[in-house]
Amino acid sequence: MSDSLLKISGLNQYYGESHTLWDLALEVPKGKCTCLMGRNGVGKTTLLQSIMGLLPTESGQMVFDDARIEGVRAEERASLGIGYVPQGRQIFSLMTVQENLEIGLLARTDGVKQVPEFVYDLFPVLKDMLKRRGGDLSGGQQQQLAIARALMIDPKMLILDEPTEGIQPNIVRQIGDIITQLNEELGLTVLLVEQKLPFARRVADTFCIIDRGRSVAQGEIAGLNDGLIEKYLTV
Ligand SMILES: Nc1ncnc2c1ncn2[C@@H]1O[C@H](COP(=O)(O)OP(=O)(O)OP(=O)(O)O)[C@@H](O)[C@H]1O
Repeated sequence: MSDSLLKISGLNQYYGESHTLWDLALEVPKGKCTCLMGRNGVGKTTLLQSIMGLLPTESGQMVFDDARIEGVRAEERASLGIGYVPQGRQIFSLMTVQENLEIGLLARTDGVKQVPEFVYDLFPVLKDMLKRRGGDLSGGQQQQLAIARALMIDPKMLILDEPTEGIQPNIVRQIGDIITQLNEELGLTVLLVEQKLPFARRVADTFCIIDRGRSVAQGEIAGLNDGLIEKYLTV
């Protein structure tokens, strides 16, 4: 693979004495959607949090947009153009939709204080609910709000941790369409953790499988064959 927006190599991470990520390697091709897969507890969220600088790492290289980022503080990584939608969404339930969006704007370095109009084009439902509290939204609407908030910094890459978790099947399709639209129409590079195979196949161009803290297989999504699924993904 060439022309990566994010390239990670030799990444090691510990929780105390517990060695969780082992010499991990990952390439996220520019303009593509990459799906990170693996069974529960293999280290997918740990990897995403390490990319965002939310966890200290022991060793390894992380290159984003041709610059090393492993020494960059978490607050600054967002400003470099990495938008993050954490697992469980983590929107502020007592704040209004508008306030949730405005908090996302704080990470911008160009002084823009208005929610960009394209966000409302993508998520018309949010425009209708600006004064509602985040906690009053449905799960699918909260996921849209979490994605919209991550877009406030106009990122180059969007990272999503299990965006379909706990969301009704008909809304899952809608979330998939939004991710595809961001990727294909707005040119955003996407890295997502996803356990649902049909969803991964629908939205992703490339995959990376993690097993016990190591990256064990990577390539075009069409190459995600039954052997790999059986060995690394079937529970
Ligand atoms: N804060 C923490 N302190 C200690 N160990 C942790 C911590 N967070 C996660 N772990 C452990 O690190 C390993 C990797 O966890 P992680 O959440 O990254 O896996 P995952 O692949 O994202 O799993 P899931 O699909 O369940 O979200 C697990 O064994 C987990 O128990």
